[in-house]
Amino acid sequence: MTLAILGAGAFGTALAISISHDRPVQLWARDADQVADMKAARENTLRLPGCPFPDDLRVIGDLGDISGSETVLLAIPMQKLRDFLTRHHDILSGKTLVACCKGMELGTGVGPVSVIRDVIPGAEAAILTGPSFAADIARGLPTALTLACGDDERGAILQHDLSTANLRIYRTTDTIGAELGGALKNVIAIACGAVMGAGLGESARAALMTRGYAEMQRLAEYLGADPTTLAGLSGFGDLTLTCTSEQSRNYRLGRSLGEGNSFDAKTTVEGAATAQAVHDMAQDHGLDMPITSVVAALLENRLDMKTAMKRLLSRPLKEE
Ligand SMILES: NC(=O)c1ccc[n+]([C@@H]2O[C@H](COP(=O)([O-])OP(=O)(O)OC[C@H]3O[C@@H](n4cnc5c(N)ncnc54)[C@H](O)[C@@H]3O)[C@@H](O)[C@H]2O)c1
Ligand SMILES: O=P(O)(O)OC[C@H](O)CO
Repeated sequence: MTLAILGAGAFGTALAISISHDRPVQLWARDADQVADMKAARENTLRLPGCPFPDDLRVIGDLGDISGSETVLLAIPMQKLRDFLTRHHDILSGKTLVACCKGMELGTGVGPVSVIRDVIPGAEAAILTGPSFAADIARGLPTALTLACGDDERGAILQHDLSTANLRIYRTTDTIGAELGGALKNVIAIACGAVMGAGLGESARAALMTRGYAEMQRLAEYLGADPTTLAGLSGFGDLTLTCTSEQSRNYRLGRSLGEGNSFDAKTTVEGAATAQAVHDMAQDHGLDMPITSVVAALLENRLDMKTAMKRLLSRPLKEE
């Protein structure tokens, strides 16, 4: 079975490298120059330099080439997903579509699985998420992820097909819990980066991670997710990785805010739009999401750093 991965950013490329050690993979990029460059160099010099492509990784620039692939991984940013699916509806209909992005959509507040189901009801929707840096996966370092699919039989097939010697995949049918964990941990990571950038120390970060986790659980419970999903790789696991690693773009954006430095606006930082999307949704539903709201306000310059830090770290005393 050939697998197609759409989106040749860091993550799509890393998955393609890892999985193509075991089975043929087509890696699609939208940009013709990037396609030509990857074909010639046999690596993604733009997004993941220094990670050579295995022989069974085929670079493609024509989406028509994926017609024989039953399973398609979507590794493009969350806020671009709806438009992408709408434009390519016909070729993707009837396939199993696995979202590899992390975030909630601005305007609707829903995650990638919901967007897939909404735009392409004729597809089976799943999500692959969890603690993993593209560079680690591409280098063959051990990684564990969560695969969530509402149809458990299909989920078991995906779990088997996508696992490799170094990529261990656990599965669940709780797609909402998996979506929320991956999306919300990025927002908390921005807050943690800001606290560290402002020099407030590791104890403050631990407090924020813990209260951030409580905030994640609160929204997840409200939306009907299983709390054990949030306690797993896609929630607690990814929260831990992203809030503590300089490799994380979300963490680094937060750190820049805390230091008062600028940040490259072209970098993919899913937590920024997600903070706003979740803040809006929480307001609509009357939910208390204090950390998310502070991050959204900070990113929109509605709050200065000093006031933001005060709000994050001086919440009213209450029971844990
Ligand atoms: N990089 C990681 O370590 C990592 C790990 C796990 C999950 N993710 C998730 O994977 C997703 C993608 O992140 P990334 O790191 O690959 O980002 P990236 O910035 O490296 O790449 C994004 C890719 O999406 C493509 N793209 C953007 N808009 C598009 C559109 N409208 N149509 C088609 N392609 C489009 C770009 O050309 C680019 O190749 C994010 O949701 C991220 O949270 C990333
Ligand atoms: O670089 P980030 O912040 O997008 O994090 C990458 C992954 O989501 C970590 O699991």
